[in-house]
Amino acid sequence: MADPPRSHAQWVATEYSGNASDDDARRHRISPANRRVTDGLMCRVVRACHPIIDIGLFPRGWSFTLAWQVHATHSRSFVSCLGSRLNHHSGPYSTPSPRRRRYSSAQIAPIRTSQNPISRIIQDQRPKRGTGERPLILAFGPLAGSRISSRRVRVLQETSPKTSRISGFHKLEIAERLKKVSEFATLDQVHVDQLSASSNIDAHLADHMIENMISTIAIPVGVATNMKIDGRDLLVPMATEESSVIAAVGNSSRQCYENGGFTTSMSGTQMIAQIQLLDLTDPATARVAILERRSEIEVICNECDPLLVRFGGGFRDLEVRLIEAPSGTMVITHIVIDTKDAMGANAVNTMAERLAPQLAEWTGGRPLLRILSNLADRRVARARATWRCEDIGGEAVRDAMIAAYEFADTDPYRAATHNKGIMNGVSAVVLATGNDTRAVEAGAHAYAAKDGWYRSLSRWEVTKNGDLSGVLEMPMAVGLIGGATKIHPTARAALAILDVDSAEHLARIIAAVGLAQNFGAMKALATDGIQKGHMALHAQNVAITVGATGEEVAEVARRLIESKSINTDTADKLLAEIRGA
Ligand SMILES: CC(C)(COP(=O)([O-])OP(=O)([O-])OC[C@H]1O[C@@H](n2cnc3c(N)ncnc32)[C@H](O)[C@@H]1OP(=O)([O-])[O-])[C@@H](O)C(=O)NCCC(=O)NCCSC(=O)C[C@@](C)(O)CC(=O)[O-]
Ligand SMILES: NC(=O)C1=CN([C@@H]2O[C@H](COP(=O)(O)OP(=O)(O)OC[C@H]3O[C@@H](n4cnc5c(N)ncnc54)[C@H](O)[C@@H]3O)[C@@H](O)[C@H]2O)C=CC1
Repeated sequence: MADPPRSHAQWVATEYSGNASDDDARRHRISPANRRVTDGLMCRVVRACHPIIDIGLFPRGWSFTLAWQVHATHSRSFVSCLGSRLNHHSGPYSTPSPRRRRYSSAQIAPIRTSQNPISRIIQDQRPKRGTGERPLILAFGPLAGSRISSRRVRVLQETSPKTSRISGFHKLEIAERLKKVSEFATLDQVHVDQLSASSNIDAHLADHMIENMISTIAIPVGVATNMKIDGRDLLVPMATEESSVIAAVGNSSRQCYENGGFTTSMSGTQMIAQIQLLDLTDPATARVAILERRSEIEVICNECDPLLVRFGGGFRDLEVRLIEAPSGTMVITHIVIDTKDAMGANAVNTMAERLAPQLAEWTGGRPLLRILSNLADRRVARARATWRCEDIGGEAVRDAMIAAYEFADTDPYRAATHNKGIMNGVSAVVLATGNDTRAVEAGAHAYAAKDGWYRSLSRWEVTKNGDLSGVLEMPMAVGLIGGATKIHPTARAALAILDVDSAEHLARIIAAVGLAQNFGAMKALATDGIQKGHMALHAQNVAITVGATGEEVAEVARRLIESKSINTDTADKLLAEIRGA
C-alpha cells in the first residue's frame, strides 16, 4: 500500500461482509436496530482510530464499504493499523461464519479517485437500477449518525476533503478567520454578513477577550423593576435570551415591595483553592506537617498578590483533608483566600501553583492539581423576603406555593427545574455584569447537593402571621475587578446602573433577584401554570419565528394569545391573515 500523501487528505476504503442471509442484509439496511448496530460499530471504530474524520458506511448488497479520510499527518503504520482494528470491531453485525471476509491491513488501499472521492465511492456503491434498493448512507465525524440527504451529499462532494486541522488559525485577522469558517461550513452570504456585523463591543476588544474570535452575539439586556433591597430601590440589569424572566422578577418584587422588599447578607468573600498531593505513604503525618506550616503558607500566598493584600484581602485559612481514592489516600490542601472585589480565580490559582512545590518538599508527596474550587461555600450570599398573604392572593396560593417548594426540596427531578428557575435570575445578572456564569452555576448546583442529595436552593415557610417567607442561600463568586467585568463596556454600564461599591454588594443583589425569580415561577406554577404568563410573552418570539416584522410582531402575538394556541402553525396562519394573503 502506498503511503498516504503528505500534503493532502485522501480517502481510503475497505469492504466488510456480513455472513447474514440476503434477507437479513436487506433488513439491515432498513431496520433501526441495524442502524444502532452500525452506529455502535462505527463509534467504536472512530474512537479506536481517532483522529479520523468523515467516515462513511455504504451498504452494497450484503456487504459494507467503509471509507475514511486519511490526513497528511497520519503515518503509514497508522493507516495500516486501521485494517486490523476494523476487523476487530466488525463483530456486532456479523455472526461468525466462514463466509465472512476479513481484511488484513495490507488489503486496505487508498481509493484512487480524482477530485470527488466521496461522489466516486457513492457511485461505486449505488445499487443497480431497478433493484428497488435505496442506498443507505451513514456519515460519521461532522455528520455523526445522520442519514445524509442528497443535498448533504452534494455539499460533501463540493467541499471534501475538508479539515478542521487549521494550524495558526488564531494568528489570522478576524476577517480571514471568518472567511475560513465560511469556506469550511459553506456559509450563505447572509450568515457571513450577520457574523461580520458590529455590536456594542468593539471587535478588537472581543478578539482580545477570547481565542479564535470571529463574531459576537448580542443577548438582550433588560432591567428588573420594583426591586427594593436592604431598603434601597434598585433597577437591576439582566442579560437573558428567555422571555418572561425579567417580567417575573418585576412582578414578584412588586408583590413584596410594600412589605419592605428584600433583606440580604453574605458569609464573606473567601475563595478556596485546592492542591492535590499523591503518592504519600504517610498521609496522616503529611496532613499535620502541612497544618504546622500555616504561617509560612500565609506568607507565600500573600507574597503572590501584594495588591490584593493592600485592598484588605489575602490568606485567611488553611484546611487539609484526606480523601480515600481507589489509587490510595490523597492529601488535599485548601487555602482560603479573601479575594475582596475580585471573583478571585486567577488570584487563588496563582497562589496554589506557587505553594504546591513547597508542599511537595515538606511532605514528599507529588503535587498534581492546583486550582480553585467552584464550590465557594465561604462566599455564600443570602436573601430573604416576606410576601403578605393578602398580597399574593390568599392562603390557597400561599399553601400551593409551599407544596410546590416541598416537592422541589424532596425530589431531585423537580429540584433541578426549580433551581433552574432561580438561575434564570441569577445567571442573567451575572452575565450582564460580565461575571463568570459557569462558575456561579457550578457553585450553585454543587451547593444544592451539599446535604448528600440534590435539593432546592431556596427555603419557603409560613410565618407566624400567616405570610409567606422565602430564603435563598447560595455561593456567589462574582467580582467588580478582573475577568470581563472591567473591560466589557456593557458590563461596566450595567454596574453603573446598579451603583454597587463592592463585590459583596453585587452578590447580595444577585441573590435577591434569584429569590424573586423563584417566587415568580413557583407562584405561576402553583396557580395558572407556567404557560399563561410565559407563553403570552413568548408569543412575540413565535411571531418573529414565522417572519413577522415591525408592527406585525405585536399584532400576531396579540392574536396568538387570544387564540390560546401559541404555536408556529397558528402564527403562520395569523401572519397570512394580517398580510391579507
Ligand atoms: C409573566 C408574569 C410576570 C405575568 O404575570 P401577571 O400577573 O399576568 O402580570 P401583570 O400583567 O398583572 O403585571 C404585573 C407585573 O408583572 C411585570 N410584568 C408583566 N408583564 C410584563 C412585561 N411584558 N414586561 C415587563 N414586566 C412585566 C410588571 O412588573 C407588572 O407590573 P406593572 O409594571 O404593570 O406595575 C407571571 O406570569 C410570571 O411571573 N410568570 C413566571 C415566569 C417565569 O418564571 N419565567 C421563566 C421562564 S419558565 C422557566 O424557565 C423556569 C421554571 C418555571 O421552569 C422554573 C420552575 O419550574 O420553578
Ligand atoms: N474555575 C473557575 O471558575 C475559573 C475561572 N477563571 C476566570 O478567572 C477570572 C477571575 O479571576 P480574578 O482573579 O478575579 O481576576 P483577575 O486576576 O483579572 O483580577 C484579580 C486581581 O485584581 C487585583 N485587584 C485590584 N483591586 C482589587 C480589589 N479591590 N479586590 C481584589 N483584587 C483586586 C488583585 O491583584 C487580584 O488578584 C474570571 O474571568 C473567571 O472566568 C479562571 C480559571 C478558573
